[in-house]
Amino acid sequence: MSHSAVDATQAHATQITTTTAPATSAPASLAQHSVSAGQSEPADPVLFVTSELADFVKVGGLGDVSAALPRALLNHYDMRVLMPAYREVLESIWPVHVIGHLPGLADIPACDLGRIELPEGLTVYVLLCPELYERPGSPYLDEQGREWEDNAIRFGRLSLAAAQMAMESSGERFEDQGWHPDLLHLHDWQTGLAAGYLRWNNDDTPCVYTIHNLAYQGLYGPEYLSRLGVPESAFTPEGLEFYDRLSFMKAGIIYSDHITTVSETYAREITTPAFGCGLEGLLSDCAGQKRLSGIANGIDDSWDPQTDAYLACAFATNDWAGKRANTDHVRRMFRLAVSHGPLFAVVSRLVHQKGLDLTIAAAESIVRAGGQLVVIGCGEPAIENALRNLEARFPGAIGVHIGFSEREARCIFAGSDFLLMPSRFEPCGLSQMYAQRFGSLPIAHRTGGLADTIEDGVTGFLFDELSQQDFQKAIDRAFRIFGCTELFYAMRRAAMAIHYQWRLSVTPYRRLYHQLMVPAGAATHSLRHVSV
Ligand SMILES: Nc1ncnc2c1ncn2[C@@H]1O[C@H](COP(=O)(O)OP(=O)(O)O[C@H]2O[C@H](CO)[C@@H](O)[C@H](O)[C@H]2O)[C@@H](O)[C@H]1O
Repeated sequence: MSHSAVDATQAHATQITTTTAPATSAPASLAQHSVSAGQSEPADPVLFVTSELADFVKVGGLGDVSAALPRALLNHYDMRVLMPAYREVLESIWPVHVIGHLPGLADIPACDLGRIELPEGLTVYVLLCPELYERPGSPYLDEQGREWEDNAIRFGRLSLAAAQMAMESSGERFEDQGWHPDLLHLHDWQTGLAAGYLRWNNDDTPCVYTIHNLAYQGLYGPEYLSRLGVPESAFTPEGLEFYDRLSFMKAGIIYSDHITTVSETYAREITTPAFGCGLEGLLSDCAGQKRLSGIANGIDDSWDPQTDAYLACAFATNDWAGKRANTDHVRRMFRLAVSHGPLFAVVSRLVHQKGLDLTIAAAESIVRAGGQLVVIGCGEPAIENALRNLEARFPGAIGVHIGFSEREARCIFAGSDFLLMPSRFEPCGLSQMYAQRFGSLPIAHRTGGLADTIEDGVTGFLFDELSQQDFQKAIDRAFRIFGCTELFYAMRRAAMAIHYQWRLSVTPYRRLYHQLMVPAGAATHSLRHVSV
């Protein structure tokens, strides 16, 4: 490893050590594959590539999924995660063992590869590249909320690393104590180029590409072709060109074997112009070839109001006094007046997608009808400011915390009566599932995963048209139900009874992985079309 990486990272709390084993060594036989704890058969090795992991840093739902899904699959696969070593990773309590070095390509710098062992047996590989990842701000934005201007290189580095770990070149391949990935599971645009790097090197390692949000595509000017080491021949409408720009998202879709998204409804929606963000034609073709499917996210077992240590008061179904104690706690957190009216909540990234403009427009009517509103989240400055103004207009009735804390979020899910989610689109949505578990009924636009996880009038409220009028009607229904205590409690019970556990998602992912990991020679790359 380079000394500069050691010097730069030694300043942090995390202990960084080197091992003698090089990351790249001679090919090993399948028999050398690692064995997951408790299993007698070698478990197939899978590399889960992500730009967020809630154990260290999360910007939104991708971080939650990256922390939960590989762990849920650990019983069946030797799942390992690859992500950048952001400052939060190096400042965490987990030691990093440097296991090797990955070469650069064009403007993508070389970097070291570290390994971290997390609880529950999850191994995480981290890219030690201080010049790209060790900075203040978020994984995607600087402290002023602007995109890092070198994001293409930063996530080109992540994508290239995934491909380098999977591919074999000149008889050499990456191995970590016998572990080498047989399949890459890529997530969102930040990892899309990985599939391209493999195919441009004639490597057919199977790739699953999961779209968590089609609206963020990773589009860069044509000059990035050479900067990222992408062959000119790939810059066509059939390749990763998207209206004269290079698209990371399109690379993931074109070069992966199978595309999943995080709900069945969103999988259908993205084949239409209204939701396809210009890629609907390509995605329709994928659907026609059975290369596109929807596998819903789950939520992990920590979402249990009886055991969650963050809550002011643990509670179970029918223990409405316990739930009420959480409501009072949230009112105190936000300096709201004592009230017997309903408490509405927003726990969200504050971005256009989430329909905060509708919520802001509905706020006054909520207050006039005797309700209160609490909001936690951060995002677009204009939305943040509009919410601050709202709080100033309705002191004691509306409370806003700009920022995010897991503890506060959980307290709000537990304390609120209703969660507002008028999302313009919602690939899956986790917040509505968290809310339901904690007895808060979501009021949501019938779209994407919201349509799949909320039963209107039973476990929440859905409205069809994304209009102020329809949203208001749903809020009015919620007020009416709140006034009919027995009905309201019945809905709460129904919402708390559903549990979208990750194990429900494990079966379709296993089927997909299994079908893609056919033995070499049994199928060609282009024939690996599966249905899940
Ligand atoms: N400002 C903030 N900072 C940090 N965390 C915050 C935050 N605001 C909210 N969160 C947390 O992030 C998660 C939000 O997840 P969602 O799935 O609801 O939306 P998101 O749009 O981020 O995810 C995208 O990916 C997920 C995962 O596939 C899909 O469910 C979803 O539809 C898609 O838009 C929750 O755990 C929430 O508490």
